[in-house]
Amino acid sequence: RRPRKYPPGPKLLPIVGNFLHYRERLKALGYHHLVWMELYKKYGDIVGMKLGRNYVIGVFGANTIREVFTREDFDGRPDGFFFRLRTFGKRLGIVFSDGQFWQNQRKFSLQHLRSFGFGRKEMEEKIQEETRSLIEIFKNKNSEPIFMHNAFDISVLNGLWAMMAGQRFDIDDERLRRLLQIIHDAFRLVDISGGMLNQMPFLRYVAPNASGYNQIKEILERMWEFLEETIEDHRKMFAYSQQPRDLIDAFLQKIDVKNDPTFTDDQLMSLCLDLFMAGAETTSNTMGFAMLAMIIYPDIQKKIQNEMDREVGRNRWPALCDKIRLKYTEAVLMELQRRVTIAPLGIAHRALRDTELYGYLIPENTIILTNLYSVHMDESFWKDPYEFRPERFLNEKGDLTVNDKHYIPFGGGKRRCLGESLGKANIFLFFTSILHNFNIERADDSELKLEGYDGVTMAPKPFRVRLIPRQD
Ligand code: HEM
Repeated sequence: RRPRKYPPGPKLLPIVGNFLHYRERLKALGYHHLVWMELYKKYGDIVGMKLGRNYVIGVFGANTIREVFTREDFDGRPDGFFFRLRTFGKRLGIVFSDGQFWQNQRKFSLQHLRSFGFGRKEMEEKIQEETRSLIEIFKNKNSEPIFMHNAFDISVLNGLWAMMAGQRFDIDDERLRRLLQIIHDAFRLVDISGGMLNQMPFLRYVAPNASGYNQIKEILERMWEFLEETIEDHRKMFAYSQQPRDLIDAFLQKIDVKNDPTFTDDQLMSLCLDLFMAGAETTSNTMGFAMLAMIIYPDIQKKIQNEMDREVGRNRWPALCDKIRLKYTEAVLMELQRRVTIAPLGIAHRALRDTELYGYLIPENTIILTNLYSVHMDESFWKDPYEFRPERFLNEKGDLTVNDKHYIPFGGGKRRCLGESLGKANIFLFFTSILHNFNIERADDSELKLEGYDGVTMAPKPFRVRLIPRQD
């Protein structure tokens, strides 16, 4: 039975709740966010479901989602078997922790990432070095077709890893490439509500393969092994009297001082894992889609290059300070992030206590899925949301206009994306550097659509392009 005043939704069955209905619709529609969109059309802005033993509500539309983002009652993150799997059975990390622990870890991470360059000129310089080496590699391909859906994986990670681990990976590093590929796979394997494993943890015994348990475990083991080596190297190299060189050093120093028992070896691993996963996948996938958009819309590509030639010129590469003048280019990147909505269901929140949302009762521990896609595709606001039309972000004078309530690719409120400035800088610098150096042409005849694989984040399907050097 539904709890009294619980939001409306499909009929509940014993034990499984709405699980069977959900699976059946997922099979038919192919994407988690579309299953929720179907429920939104039927039941309204707040939809109440029960998946296995978890109460899960879907929240839709700009106003309702803003309400969730701005209320402390909804600042929690779900707990449970699936969410603890990556953190040694404990509640650790930064993405899926909450309360005072999360606040301290978020503050610590931001403070130290900033001191190692995050959001500052050093970060831009690091990214620029990465754009240069990637473009060098692209040039050496002599306009041969190149796979683009994952071409940015390592370069994008390098910006983050410089601040976290003071390390940079070779763009051809085979081991890391494989690791990033399994992370892509992991993001496709799970869904943000915790999926079957959180709803029915016993499945790991009865169906270890079908429930995804074995695959997730294997991916995690490879990640742990990789991070353990990195942390171990830091432990050996870093004498505590020295100045920390990166976030891992700063954390090791904090463990050593022993004035805060929440700074543990397990938490260091979990924090690295969370930042690595959140930082690599989202940005790299956005770049993949950006390249795809450029071959689907060659006229838009040309317009961006014209703007760059006019505002930056051909004698130097674009930099972040050019952003304010590259208005059309910015509008294209915003339109891309709107149209694709890389994280269509955001990251699940949790009700910290029994509370109300627009008159409905939301029981403590309910998982809340903020359907960012519903905001970005709201017809009453955008009019033609399926069209790729960058001009919607420009006013008559050609200046950028952003409506913060209707454009929320990084979420909002206290749980807003921690890596936004890094993600944006990476996307802007890689995108503009590529278009500064190359014309992007399609290499295959297959039909191209701005649609990706389903998962926690949307991921572009494999596609190839030719990068033809532009004449000076
Ligand atoms: C295009 C790039 C990116 C997009 C679209 C994106 C999007 C998001 C979204 C939608 C959320 C959830 C907000 C919520 O809970 O309501 C989030 C959270 C988060 N993101 Fe990003 N993100 C991006 C890049 C990054 C990068 C580069 C990092 C690396 C530092 C990062 C780290 C995080 C973390 C740690 C959280 C969890 C914050 C918390 O729970 O307090 N993200 N991101």
